[in-house]
Amino acid sequence: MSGNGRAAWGWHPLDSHWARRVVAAAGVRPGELVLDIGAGRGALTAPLVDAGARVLAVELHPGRADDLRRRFADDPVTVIRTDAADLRLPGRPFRVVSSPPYGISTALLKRLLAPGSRLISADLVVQRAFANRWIGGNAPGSGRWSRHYELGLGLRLPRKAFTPPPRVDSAVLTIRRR
Ligand SMILES: C[S@@+](CC[C@H](N)C(=O)[O-])C[C@H]1O[C@@H](n2cnc3c(N)ncnc32)[C@H](O)[C@@H]1O
Repeated sequence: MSGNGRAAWGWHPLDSHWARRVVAAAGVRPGELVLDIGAGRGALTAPLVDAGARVLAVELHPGRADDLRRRFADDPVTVIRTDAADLRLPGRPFRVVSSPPYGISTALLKRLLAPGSRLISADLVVQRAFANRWIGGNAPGSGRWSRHYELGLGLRLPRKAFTPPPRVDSAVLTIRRR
């Protein structure tokens, strides 16, 4: 990751109304461990805290990671400033609710679905075309994980759900352990 420009950092924060809808649909229960990968300034982190989750907020941008630490200093939120690609996934069951930068979506999914993953569920805001590819049976490695996980299409998000709006439509890709 290089540069500080908007494109380089994939900066399309979710509006709070839509962030709350994404979290509500994820069905997070109090006390559960939830990863918010590419947490930005906490659009999803805040409703996750309200739902009673213990949140691991992963953010590469130094200023945003500092903002997260300040904003959630009194909440059960651990901020990790790292590249999502270097993140060691928890060794205990966890959920993911995240609006990651589109550029890392494939790598992230492959890691979450890899053998040995303790993932229970994921709700990922991704490009709609990307979600359709993964649920359409053409997903990379589906032979390996499809026995354990079911992928589906959740909320459709209009472009105006983000500020600034991205150039493509988005949707929530849902992953549920069978
Ligand atoms: C699409 S924004 C979403 C921000 C926030 N989740 C929201 O919904 O408002 C993606 C976030 O991922 C961060 N990011 C970009 N590349 C990353 C990486 N490789 N690892 C972790 N975070 C990254 C960006 O700095 C940005 O804050």
